[in-house]
Amino acid sequence: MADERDSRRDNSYRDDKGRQRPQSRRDPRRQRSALRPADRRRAADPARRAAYDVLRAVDRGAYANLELPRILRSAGVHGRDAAFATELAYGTVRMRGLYDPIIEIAAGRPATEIDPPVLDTLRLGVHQLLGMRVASHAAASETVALARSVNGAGAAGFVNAVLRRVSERPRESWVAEVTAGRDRDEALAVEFSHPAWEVRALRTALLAHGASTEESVDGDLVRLLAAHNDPAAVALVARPGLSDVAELVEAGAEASALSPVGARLESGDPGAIPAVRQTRAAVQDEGSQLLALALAAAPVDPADDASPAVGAAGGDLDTDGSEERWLDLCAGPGGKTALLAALGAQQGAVVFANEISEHRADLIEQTLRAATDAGIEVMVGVGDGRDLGEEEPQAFDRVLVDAPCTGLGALRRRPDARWRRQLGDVPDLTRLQGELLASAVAATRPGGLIAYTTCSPHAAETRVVVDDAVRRGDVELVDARTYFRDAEGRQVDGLGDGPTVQLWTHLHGTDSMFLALLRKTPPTGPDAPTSEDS
Ligand SMILES: C[S@@+](CC[C@H](N)C(=O)[O-])C[C@H]1O[C@@H](n2cnc3c(N)ncnc32)[C@H](O)[C@@H]1O
Repeated sequence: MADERDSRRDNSYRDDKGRQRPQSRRDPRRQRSALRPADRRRAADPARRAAYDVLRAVDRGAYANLELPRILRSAGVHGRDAAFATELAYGTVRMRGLYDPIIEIAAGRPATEIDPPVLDTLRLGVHQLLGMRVASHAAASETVALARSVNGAGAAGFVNAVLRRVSERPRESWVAEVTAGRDRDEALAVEFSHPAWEVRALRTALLAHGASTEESVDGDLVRLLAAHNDPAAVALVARPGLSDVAELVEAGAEASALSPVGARLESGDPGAIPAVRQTRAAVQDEGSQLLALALAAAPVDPADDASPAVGAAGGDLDTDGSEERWLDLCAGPGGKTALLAALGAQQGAVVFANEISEHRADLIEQTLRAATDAGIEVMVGVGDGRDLGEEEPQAFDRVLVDAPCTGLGALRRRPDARWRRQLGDVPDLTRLQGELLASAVAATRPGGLIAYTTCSPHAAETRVVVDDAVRRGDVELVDARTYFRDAEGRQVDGLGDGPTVQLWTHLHGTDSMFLALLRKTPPTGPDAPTSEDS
């Protein structure tokens, strides 16, 4: 039967309510709405609107994990709706590196030529279609309703047309199309939604740390990238002497198999746990827990008169000389300081925390509230850690350098983290890391230990920085693997070739943290003290 619209002689047609509409409205090149009129008028659902607001804020430079709770609160979105908004917002931010090329094909124009607020709406729609278990018609109609309320009626038609095209094919078919013709790492970058330089750096890191061979690296890299897209359970630490794992289990968490002081919370708000609210426990990656435990557990050589850890400091940093002195050189916001303070209190050590940012130093004080209330004293100072070695030479028995880094090992935690760093950031960071480590070495007494750590496995930020420090002299590497003990007291598996340790998100379920343990060697040469001097 011929389409009756073809036989109309005038330049108009009637819509389904019988109203006259101009011909241009039914141009066959235009996509007809997949929606019933009732759907077209529907107001935006508050959870989707909240997710949209998060995306807009992230585009303006905000952090998704800080914006989301604020937006949910002010929109009054709770419970299952809040969980939906979280999955939608975080998943979309994470996966936009895959979604944008798909949108470009479906829209027939580059993403840069789409108005950014409309692009964000499209990304949300594509995530519902290809990344969540939302029925296609609901994903499309709800996203078009959102577009109408936030982007305007014209944009809503465009969003409807693009989403219709996206919904016509399954995810695998889109992935095959948008990765075709790209080199291996660029294809992985698109499929797993990472900047390509990060994929290349992670490939090099897997090889550099001995986690992969040339044969296994492709598969390992895929597992690592996929793990970054898999939201993590919340990891909790029970600060020793202030809380314990049993208290966290009682509150609904599951004891960690990896960290003797850790637990995992699969669902629920960690802030609702009294021990967390009171800072006796906290949210902390199990990798961070393990490396603080390792620094506390590794033996230092006994201090002798020729290598005291006291005397040089003076002022605020004086202790009575009977306790070990531990320094956290880059401490803000204090997660590791708090664990070290709790461990130090049990081992007769006093902890000093240094941080360059005043705001982050204030956060350290907040993190330490329960420790302070329990009488554990931590001295917090604000200053450039690069100066401390000169100001406090040989003043400490153990020094932690938790260096500012690209954060390439913590991409799973923060959905926007992968998009924040640039390849060009690496040289400045590695210079700073080298200077901080040199300062830490100067601040450590002979026989004392330095823990150099990053939440990045990038070879330039880890192996290269440490190799340079060893080459400069005054330190030797200790096999850090010995001190990585799981909840059963066994050495943790898969730590690499040693003597440094590299944890991996896809192997350990932690951030991909790096640790080098370095022992300060006694001075040698003509000025070195001899036994006759004492
Ligand atoms: C990786 S974060 C430390 C995280 C902390 N250890 C924790 O567990 O909560 C690195 C910190 O180093 C600080 N920082 C950056 N440059 C610094 C410098 N030159 N001296 C001291 N701290 C610095 C940053 O402000 C940031 O707080």
